[in-house]
Amino acid sequence: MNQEFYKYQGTGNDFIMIDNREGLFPKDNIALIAHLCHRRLGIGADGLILIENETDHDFRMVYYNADGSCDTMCGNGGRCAVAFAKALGIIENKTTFTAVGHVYEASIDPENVVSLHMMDVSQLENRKDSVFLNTGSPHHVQLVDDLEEMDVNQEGAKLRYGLYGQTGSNINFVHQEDPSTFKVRTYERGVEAETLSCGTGVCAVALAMHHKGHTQAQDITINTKGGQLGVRFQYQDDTYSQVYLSGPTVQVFKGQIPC
Ligand SMILES: N[C@@H](CCC[C@H](N)C(=O)O)C(=O)O
Repeated sequence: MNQEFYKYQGTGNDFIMIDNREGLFPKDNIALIAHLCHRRLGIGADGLILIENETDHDFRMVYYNADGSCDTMCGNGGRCAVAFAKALGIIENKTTFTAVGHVYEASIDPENVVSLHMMDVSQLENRKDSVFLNTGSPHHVQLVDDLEEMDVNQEGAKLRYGLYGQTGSNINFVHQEDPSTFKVRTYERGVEAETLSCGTGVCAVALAMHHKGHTQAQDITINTKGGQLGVRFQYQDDTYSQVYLSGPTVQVFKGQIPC
């Protein structure tokens, strides 16, 4: 039997997507997942996503980083999962689904732009020159002067291990372009390299920049290497709520894994 897969990308964060509603994918085989995501030995991706059946909601998203680790939300992956669920005929233009035990709600327009309602955030930890927060996955957010020139792989790895130890954090380096626009480069834990975009990362940047007073805007544009994302939110009683991550999704190709 061959395993059918699809490749999706959301602002350059790319994912292998598998319809696992029949439960046949060997989801405990971490070595296989890492192999499939390997850019030379496998299909190549920042992560692998399974779409599974879920009680009371349209589907369950199971997300693995490229190294096979699996315990966090992926914002761009969630947006791509919504586009994949639409392509599979599971949903039309609105959905609720689950991921890592949370319920997410999203909408998709005819051009496959997906707007995903992310979780509320009330804990933002100020650190020296940075903010640490969890938007579904853990993020370090730091403004830098030389975003274009910096070696994100080297500086990101230093902070990911040096400041946050083995558990680690994703690391976002930020440059402010105008009062409501930021440019972001992210070192992703689990990929252990810079990716072209990170959805939970850009949400973390928008909230952290508002928290630090660098912007008063609650509708923020984020430019990543892979494209543009929007993050809008409300802020009341020390809590960020109604956090929406919006941007394009693309089905790149489909194929079969011989097994
Ligand atoms: N690319 C993702 C973030 C994935 C989670 C992260 N690598 C982690 O392990 O925390 C996104 O778009 O949010």
